[in-house]
Amino acid sequence: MIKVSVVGAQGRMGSHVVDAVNAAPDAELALALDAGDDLTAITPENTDVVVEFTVPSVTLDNVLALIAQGVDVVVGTTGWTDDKLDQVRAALADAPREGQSVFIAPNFAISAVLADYFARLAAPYFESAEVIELHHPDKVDAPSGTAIHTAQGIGEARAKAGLGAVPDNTQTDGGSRGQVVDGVHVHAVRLRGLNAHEEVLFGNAGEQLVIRADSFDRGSFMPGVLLAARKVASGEFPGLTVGLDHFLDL
Ligand SMILES: NC(=O)C1=CN([C@@H]2O[C@H](COP(=O)(O)OP(=O)(O)OC[C@H]3O[C@@H](n4cnc5c(N)ncnc54)[C@H](O)[C@@H]3O)[C@@H](O)[C@H]2O)C=CC1
Ligand SMILES: O=C(O)C1=N[C@H](C(=O)O)C[C@H](O)C1
Repeated sequence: MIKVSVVGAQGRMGSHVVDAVNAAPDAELALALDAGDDLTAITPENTDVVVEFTVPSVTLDNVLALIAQGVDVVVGTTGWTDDKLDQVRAALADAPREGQSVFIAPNFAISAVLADYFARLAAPYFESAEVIELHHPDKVDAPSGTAIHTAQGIGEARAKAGLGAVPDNTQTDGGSRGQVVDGVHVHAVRLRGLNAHEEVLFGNAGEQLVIRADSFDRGSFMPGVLLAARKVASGEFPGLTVGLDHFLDL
């Protein structure tokens, strides 16, 4: 049995993770902690893997504390930058236990992971590319971590293919053209009734490709969370791994 502790356990995602762990045949819930609880209660004796779904402003500190306590961590919280990822790598290099793992996923839903993957494949073949993400209005960050990751992948694939800047003759912009991530415009919609959705638009003269992923329910993230917990607990992924695609045979 994999002993799983959940940090952010009272949140929208954390509470689903608690239910998913309780329902999994090969996992058992160790501790369920939220804001104000003492993270040092989590130890290698009571926990194999911590699943962390909190808020972007606290996740780095939580992950660094958990690494220092000798446990592996699966992180779904957004807000990760290259600098923060480097801090995690440095902490893992000094970790108390040999082969410790941290796994961070911008998105655990298979539809979103594949959309991100397909966007990277399509990117070299189109002159224009834009990302639109659409979410529930309780989300605190914009654009979504997934949209940033998708835009970064498109930007990298375009650069590798020798493509220049996307065509755009906008002369005035009050913000309507979105946030530019690695040369790709990213737009965020917040609408009651939505959960988590992403659309990637690619254009050439006379043609368009649209890649869209819709997560209608938070249950859609749970198979990915459990897969990540199992992979991390296997001990086969020491160090920092970013993205569920690393655990899929793509
Ligand atoms: N990777 C993925 O597939 C997904 C990622 N997310 C991300 O997960 C994060 C959480 O999303 P939601 O659950 O919707 O947010 P939420 O606001 O419902 O839950 C966050 C929880 O963290 C708790 N918290 C805040 N500070 C804490 C601390 N210092 N220690 C422990 N707990 C603390 C809050 O009290 C709350 O219960 C967001 O960054 C969101 O973008 C959300 C859905 C899927
Ligand atoms: O806050 C959410 O809900 C989600 N957050 C993640 C993100 O920012 O990409 C993943 C998913 O889109 C749901």
